[in-house]
Amino acid sequence: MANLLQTTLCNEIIADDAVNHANFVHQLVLLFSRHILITEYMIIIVCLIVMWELVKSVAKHCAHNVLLAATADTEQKYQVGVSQSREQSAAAAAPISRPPVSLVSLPRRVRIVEVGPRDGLQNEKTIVPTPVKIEFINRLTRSGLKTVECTSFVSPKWVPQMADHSEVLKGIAKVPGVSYPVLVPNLKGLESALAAGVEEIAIFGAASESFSRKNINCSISESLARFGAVAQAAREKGVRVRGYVSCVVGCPYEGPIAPAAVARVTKTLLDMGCYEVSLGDTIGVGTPGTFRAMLQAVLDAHVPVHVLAVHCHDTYGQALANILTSLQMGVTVVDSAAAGLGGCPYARGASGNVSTEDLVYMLRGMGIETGVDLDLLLDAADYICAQIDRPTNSKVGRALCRKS
Ligand SMILES: CC(C)(COP(=O)([O-])OP(=O)([O-])OC[C@H]1O[C@@H](n2cnc3c(N)ncnc32)[C@H](O)[C@@H]1OP(=O)([O-])[O-])[C@@H](O)C(=O)NCCC(=O)NCCSC(=O)C[C@@](C)(O)CC(=O)[O-]
Repeated sequence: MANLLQTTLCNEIIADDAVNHANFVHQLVLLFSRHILITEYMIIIVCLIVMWELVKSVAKHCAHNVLLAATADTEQKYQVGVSQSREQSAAAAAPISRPPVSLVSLPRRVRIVEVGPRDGLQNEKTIVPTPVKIEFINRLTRSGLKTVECTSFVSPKWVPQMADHSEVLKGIAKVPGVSYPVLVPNLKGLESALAAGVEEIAIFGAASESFSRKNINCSISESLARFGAVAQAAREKGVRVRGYVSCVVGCPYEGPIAPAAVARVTKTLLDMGCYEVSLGDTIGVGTPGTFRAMLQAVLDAHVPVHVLAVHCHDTYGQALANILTSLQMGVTVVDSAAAGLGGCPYARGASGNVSTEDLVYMLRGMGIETGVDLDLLLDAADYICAQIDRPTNSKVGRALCRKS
């Protein structure tokens, strides 16, 4: 009996051992296979990380090459006449070795709206002869610019320099595919512009109440009602309408302007049928910080970026920086004036617009197309500077030691 009990116990122990052994082996196999799975996953993750890093470095390399080629091309072509030494120029203009990722997302092409004949000349005290204005516009057109704002149909009592608007508009050699917008403040101006054969007008509101009153002698809401009527009448005649908002970051009378006010006026101008609205830093006080905040407010108000342009006066030397900020935010249309001429008669102290030459130089250097021939543009700028006896405000014009 005792033997039987011992044998049974032994058998159970052996059976238990076998089960334990089988369990142990099973656990071992499970652990091993899980380990293999984890290893495989890790290998896959490491491979993905390596591939992602490779793609990023190839993209950066390509963008860097484009930048290098464009910069080298621009610098090589325009280095003649630069007063500093080659080493100094190269050091100053040397492209950064690793362009920030945001450069990759810049537009391939920018449309420049040349405002020199209007914004550039409206502030000139001495009346510029009409044939000179016409020749200036024709030269600008020859440089490849596709939009040349050429005059204003405003009251000659308010802006005497633009009194010859009809003669200018009729006298220019219009090139197919080029737009020649004019400023129109009211129905009287539209009537005269239509009689002179206008195909595109620009209405001009402001985000500052005080500036609106000084510039066009009415409040913002009165001006918008007036512009609504002008826009409707123009569109009925098949005339395209562009809009301006002045004082988008600062006003000469009120100081800083709320971005929300800019967004409101912009939306109203678009609602009345403007195909594009140009945001004007009339007195050139904006910085990339304030400009970005203003643009963001406009975009947040559901204004699509493709209907926006920027118009930067260069009073504080911030225009190119503000333009670059705008490009990084998706803007692809920029206003500028040959030789950086101009200012607004109703914004005392404001200097000229960013110069078209400086803008074209910067965009070329970044590999962004404009369709503008810089040599021909410099010729047009030289021409007008010589005619009005003023030195150019363009840094590029000065660096290249042109006659102006
Ligand atoms: C809007 C007005 C006319 C209101 O000026 P008002 O005095 O209030 O107008 P009114 O209707 O009482 O008329 C007064 C006189 O002007 C005449 N008149 C009236 N309208 C016209 C006209 N279109 N063409 C010709 N004559 C006109 C009208 O016939 C009348 O003549 P009168 O009976 O005394 O002999 C006036 O304030 C004006 O012309 N302002 C324009 C100012 C201007 O051109 N500023 C510069 C452009 S804006 C700018 O540069 C900013 C921008 C766009 O570049 C963007 C940025 O940088 O921010």
